[in-house]
Formats: sequence, C-alpha cells, structure tokens
Amino acid sequence: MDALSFDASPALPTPRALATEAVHAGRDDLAAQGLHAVPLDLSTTYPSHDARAEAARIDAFATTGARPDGPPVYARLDNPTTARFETALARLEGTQSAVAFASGMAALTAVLLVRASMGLRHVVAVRPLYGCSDHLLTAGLIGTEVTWTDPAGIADAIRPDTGLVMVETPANPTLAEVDIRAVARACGSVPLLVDSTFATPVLQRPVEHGARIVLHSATKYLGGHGDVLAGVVACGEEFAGKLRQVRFATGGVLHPLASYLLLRGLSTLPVRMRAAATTAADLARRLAADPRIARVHYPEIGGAMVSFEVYGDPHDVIAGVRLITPAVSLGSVDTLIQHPASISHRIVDEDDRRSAGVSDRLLRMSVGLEDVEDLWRDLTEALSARSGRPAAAEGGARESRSAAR
Ligand code: MET
Repeated sequence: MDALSFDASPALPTPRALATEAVHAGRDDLAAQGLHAVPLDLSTTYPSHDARAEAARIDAFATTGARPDGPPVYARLDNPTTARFETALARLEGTQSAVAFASGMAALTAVLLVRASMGLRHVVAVRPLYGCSDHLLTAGLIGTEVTWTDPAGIADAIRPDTGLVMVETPANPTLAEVDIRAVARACGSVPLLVDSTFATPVLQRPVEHGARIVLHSATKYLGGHGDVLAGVVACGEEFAGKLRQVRFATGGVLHPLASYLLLRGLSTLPVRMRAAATTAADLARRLAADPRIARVHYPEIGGAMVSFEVYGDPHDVIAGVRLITPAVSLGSVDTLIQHPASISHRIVDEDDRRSAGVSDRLLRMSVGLEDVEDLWRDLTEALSARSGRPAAAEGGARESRSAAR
C-alpha cells in the first residue's frame, strides 16, 4: 500500500445528539439485557470446547484485524467492556471505529507502527505537540523520521514515503489552533491525524473537517476524574483493523476497569466540558486584564484550558496555589496548573520548545468545576506570592536570562 491508498472517509452520520450519545452509545443493549450499569468483564481468557471455531476466529483476526465474531479469545485480542468504550467514542467522533490503548502514547505509537509497517516511515508534523509526542517523533524511537513545518509548509514537506501528517489543535500547551480543513486539503491523500485531546468531540469533530485519524489521551477529558490512564484512536474500520493487530502484537491494551471508568466519564463529558469552559473563558478574561500577566492564550474554539505568561517567576505561582492542584495532566474535575518548560515539555529541546511558542514564562492551567470566584482568589493570591525559592534552583537562572532578552 502506498501513500495514495488509504481508508475511504470514515465519517458517518450521527442521528442522535452528542449529549445523548455520551450517555447511551456503546450501552444501547443494556436495558434489553436487564442491566443498568455496564458489565465489567475482567477475564483474561475465554473457555471454549471448540478449538476449531476458535482457530477460525484467530485466523480471521490475523487477516483483517476486525473484532472477532462470537466469544472473545484472549484479553489482548479483544475485551467486551473496552469494545463498549470504543463504540461510544467512535459514535462521538463520527467515525466507523475506535481502538483503545493503555495510554495516549501507546495509541500514537500504534498509529506510527501501522504506517511504518507499510513502508511509510516519514511523518510531517506541526509544532507544538504534547512534549512526549514531539519526543517520540524527533528521537525516531520507533524508526520513523519527522519533518517539522508550519501548516503552510505541509504540502511541500510531503514525500513519497510520508505516511502521516500530525497536528494537535488546540495545541498543548500554547492552545494554538490550526485550520483542520485547510491542513487536510494540503495533505492530499496522506492521512491527517489530529490530536483532539484538548477539544474533545464536544468542541470539535476533526473527521467532519477532513481528518482521517483522531487521537485522544483519554486520560484527560474523556475519563475526566484523574483516575484513568488511556488512549484512543478514532478512524475508519480498515485502519482500525491494522491498529488492533499492532495492539495485539505489542500488547498496549487498555484494562477493562479503565474502560468502565471511561464509559462513566463519557456520560458527563458534555456537561463537564461546558461548565469548565464557561469558567475558563471567564478566568482568561480576568487574566488578560491583570497587570501581572504578559500574555493570555485562550483558543477561539473555547474549552477548559487557559495558558498564560507571567512577568514574574512562574515557579512562584506553582508554589503559591492552594486550591488549584499544582500537577501535570489536565481534564479533571479539579483545576490543575503546571509549568510546561519544567514538566510536560521538559523533554523537548529548549530551542525547539521556545521557537514553538512555549516560553519559559508560560503556565498551563486546566480549569475544573470549582466556583470561579474561589479559583480567581487562589490564582490572584498565587500571582502575588513569592516562594522564597533559591535563585540557583535548577533551571531558574537560565530562565531569568532568557526572559531578560
Ligand atoms: C508526563 S507529562 C504530561 C502529561 C500530559 N500529557 C500533559 O500534557 O499534561
């Protein structure tokens, strides 16, 4: 297969509203089964007295990667609870299929391996991406090669062995947005992968704008409560089959308990997202008017992430919050704040990080469901705080120099 042949558009019509799908997709059979909560199947293996039939199911999976018909075989191949989450996420994204993984990074790795296994090892990508996505591509850890470009340079960067174009929008951590439709056009027949973790299907459904593959760190808004590590790829069924084969071969499966928790999280995704986004937009406005803030980043599309650059020492803000949780990650019910240069984008080369707009003074805040006045009080007190941190603390001197330039 070459770069010119790829799944037909995976977009499907969605007959029910998103809020309804969030509660019912992947769970439509429950009432008929006399169940209310999702059944959690923790089996690692499945007994069968018919080894011939089981062999046929294994052969079918090896050929197409389609979910096996009939009883499951082994948990690394398929799990009924995880399949419910996958069905739900595919419905929410408007794709034929979705394939879940143990983390967002396992999900991205599987996408890259599928394309590389077709001889399409080259990736064109736009910065910024989440720091570990950037690292996976830059370091070529799994044998891929990356060309970094801005959106306008995508068409020129594509080569005969380009297997994927990757963007993240809104981007982690600057919240920069790309025009998915324009980028998809520039990709031609090369599939466009959009990391839509920050938007969720509540704010953006990339396949409706021409993307072929949608990536989520499901750890974030989809789970929504800071207690599940997961990744998921929404795409057409042909590509999903290849992803399932890679997942089976490499073992980055999602635990069924995580899938159970993700289904619970999906039910409230639209209300969580809308409530947190209202608060985030309000905080973005207040920050923009605050003289201690040099710059606020808040995406056109909205959402619950706000990033801002401080005139002072960002470490003082991290040390000064009391209500807000000073922690990496995002998308939880509580508000989290972190310093990308120290944590989420630590692994990216400093010059690359800075030229992608991730300055040393940037803080990234994931707004949760607390009252806006309580959050603002905590934030504004932290902005005035001085931690008393020794000036020689790791990274501090370098950052002060860079900010003085
Ligand atoms: C381990 S660092 C980052 C975790 C997560 N992807 C984030 O951006 O916060």
